[in-house]
Amino acid sequence: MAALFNPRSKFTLSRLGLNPLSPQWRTPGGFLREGAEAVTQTCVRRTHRIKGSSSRCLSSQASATDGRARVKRVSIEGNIAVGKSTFARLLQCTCSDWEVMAEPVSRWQNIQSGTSKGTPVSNLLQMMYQDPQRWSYTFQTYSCMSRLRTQLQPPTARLLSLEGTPVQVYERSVYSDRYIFALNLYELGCINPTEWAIYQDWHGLLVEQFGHQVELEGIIYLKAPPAKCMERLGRRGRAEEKGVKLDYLDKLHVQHEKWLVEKSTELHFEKLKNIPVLQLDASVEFQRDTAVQEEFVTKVKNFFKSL
Ligand SMILES: Nc1ncnc2c1ncn2[C@@H]1O[C@H](COP(=O)(O)OP(=O)(O)OP(=O)(O)O)[C@@H](O)[C@H]1O
Ligand SMILES: Nc1nc(=O)c2ncn([C@H]3C[C@H](O)[C@@H](CO)O3)c2[nH]1
Repeated sequence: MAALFNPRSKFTLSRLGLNPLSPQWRTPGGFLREGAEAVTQTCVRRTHRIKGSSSRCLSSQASATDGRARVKRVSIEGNIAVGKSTFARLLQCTCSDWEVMAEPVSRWQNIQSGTSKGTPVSNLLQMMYQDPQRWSYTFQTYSCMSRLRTQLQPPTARLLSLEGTPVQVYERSVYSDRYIFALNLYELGCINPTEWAIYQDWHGLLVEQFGHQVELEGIIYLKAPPAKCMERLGRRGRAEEKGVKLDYLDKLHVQHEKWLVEKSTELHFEKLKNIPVLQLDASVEFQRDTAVQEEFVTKVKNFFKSL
C-alpha cells in the first residue's frame, strides 16, 4: 500500500474547521445539496452563457402521473478529480428540472462526536489515505452509509411539483462504493477477505431492503485518462490527497472500465446489470468552452429523455 499512498501529509484538527458541513446550497437553477462553496458564483455566470439555461429542459409530459415515480435518478461516476463536481455544477446551473446531490466529502472529513454534535472527532478521509490498511474498511462503511442517506433523500417539493420530467442527479452512488472503491481496496489488500465478506453481506442486504428507493435509472460516466485526473487532482490541491499516486488512479480507471464499459464486473443487483450508461469524454477542458458545455448538456438531455 505504501506505493499508492504517501502518508507524509499531516492531519490537524484545525483543518477540520475549513470544511463546514453545508447541507444545502441554493443556486439559481435550484438546489445543490451537500454542495461545494463555489457553486453559487459559477452558476450565476454559467446561466448567462448556456442557451436555454435555467429553463425547463424536458418537454412537459405526463403531468398527471404521480410525482415521485416520475423523478428519474442518475449517478455521475468517474475517477478521482475527473471533474464530477464541476460537471454536476454545470448541470445544476443549466436546468431547473435537475437537482444535484453532491458527494458528502465534508462529512468524511469531519466525523462528528456521537454525543456532542458539532464537535469534530476526526478526518476519516485523511486517515484512510494515511493508513489504508487500518482505515479502508471503516471508510467504506461510512462512505456507503452516507451515500445511502443521500440516495434515500426524497425529491424536494419543488422537484415534485414540476410538470416535466425531473431528475435527481447523484455524485457517485452506493454502487460505485462497492464496485469501484471497496472492490479495489480489497484487490489491493487494504480490505482483508473477512472485511470484504462482511462488507458485501451488509451492502447486499441494505440495497435489497431499500429496493426501489435506491435504484438508478441511468449512469453518466465521465471518462478521462488517469494522467489527466492526476493533473487535475494536483491542481485542486485537496490536502488529504497529497499522497495519491498515479498508480492508484490507474487501478480505479480499470475498475470503471470493467464495470461501465466492458461489463465484466460481477454485479449482484438485477437492475444494475442492464442500466443505460452515457459515456462522456471528460478530458476536454470544458470549463471555459461554452460550445463543449452545450454539446454535453444536449447529450445529457437526450439521455434523460431516453430513460
Ligand atoms: N473539464 C475540465 N477541464 C479542466 N479542468 C477541470 C475540468 N473538470 C474539472 N476540472 C478541474 O479539475 C479539478 C477536479 O475537479 P472536480 O473537483 O470537479 O473533480 P471530481 O471528479 O468531483 O473529484 P472527486 O473524485 O474528488 O469527487 C478542479 O480543480 C476542477 O476545476
Ligand atoms: N476509499 C474510498 N472509497 C470511496 O467510496 C470513496 N469515494 C470517494 N473517495 C475519495 C476520492 C477523493 O479523494 C475523495 C472525494 O471523492 O474521496 C473514496 N475513497
